Amino acid sequence: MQSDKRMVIALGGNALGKTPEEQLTLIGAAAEAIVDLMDGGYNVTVTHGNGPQVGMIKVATDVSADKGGGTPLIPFAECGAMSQGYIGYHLQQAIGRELKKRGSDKQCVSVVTQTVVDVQDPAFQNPTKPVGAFFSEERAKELMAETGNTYVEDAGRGWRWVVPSPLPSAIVEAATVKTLIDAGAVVVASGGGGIPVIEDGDGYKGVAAVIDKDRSAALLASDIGAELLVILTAVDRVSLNYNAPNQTDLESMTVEEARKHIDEEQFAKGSMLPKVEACLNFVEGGEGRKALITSLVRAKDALAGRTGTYITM
Ligand SMILES: Nc1ncnc2c1ncn2[C@@H]1O[C@H](COP(=O)(O)OP(=O)(O)O)[C@@H](O)[C@H]1O
Ligand SMILES: NC(=O)OP(=O)(O)O
Repeated sequence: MQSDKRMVIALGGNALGKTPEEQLTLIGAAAEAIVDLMDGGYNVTVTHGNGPQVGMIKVATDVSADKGGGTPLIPFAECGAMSQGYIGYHLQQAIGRELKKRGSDKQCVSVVTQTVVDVQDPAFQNPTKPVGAFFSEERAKELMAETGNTYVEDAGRGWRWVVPSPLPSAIVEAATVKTLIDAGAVVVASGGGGIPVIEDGDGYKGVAAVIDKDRSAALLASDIGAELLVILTAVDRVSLNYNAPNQTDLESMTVEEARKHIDEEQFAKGSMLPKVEACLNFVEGGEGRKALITSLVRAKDALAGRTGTYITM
């Protein structure tokens, strides 16, 4: 399985579930798909979302602090760090087990990763990233009044708290991640898009935000010299006229075609658009790069060209 070809896989929310038990089970299946992709001759680096998890951790610690449970108020960035540890721990167990099952002596390791954002990013004034659980409109409005947080309706699935989602500009631990990959490890990095930090003197300071994991995955893929960025989500292919009677699923699109589809508003803002934009950033950033958007369950088939949407120059 040792290889110089590199792939970054970004795992979507359906690979993680909502509770620790569900997460452990679903990550078991995700680990199989991830290690299957290594059979394609790739050295794999994994990143993942954290919206439900970081919201869960923040709300749980806030409630405990409010109710005198002895918990101090935990800042949002620290909750992001906890979510990386929690999800990384499950991925290490599941991928480690899968590697062993297939006779590989590779190790899976998670790196607590910080991602630099710009303190002037307008996203800080306009929260858009849904985190935590789904609520009814009535309960969301009560929570808005109680907490001062913003809640919005999330794609017909219920109401959710939204936090700022600034653009990632650099991954602080990128060189260390690369060293670990060079040493043969399967690295989990930049989880939840990375803990958002701003430059502060000669170091960094955490800020309350959640970075889009697909955008950070594109940056990570560039930093480690990957040829392929794979975004695993709930659909096998990107579509035109999604969910309409004339839906067309795309086998591939060039950067130019993707831009045309973006101008025609074919990709929903909070879901497919950032994925396609992340792919464009990656593919345009270097020669010979490709990106693939597909589902976790069809990942192996997509790598073999039987499904998925490939984005190329
Ligand atoms: N044009 C489109 N083609 C395919 N899926 C789309 C499109 N526009 C919106 N979507 C939706 O985007 C979802 C993926 O975004 P999201 O749920 O945010 O991803 P994840 O949580 O897996 O990172 C798909 O499952 C689909 O419901
Ligand atoms: N950080 C992030 O993009 O998380 P989700 O994929 O869970 O929204």
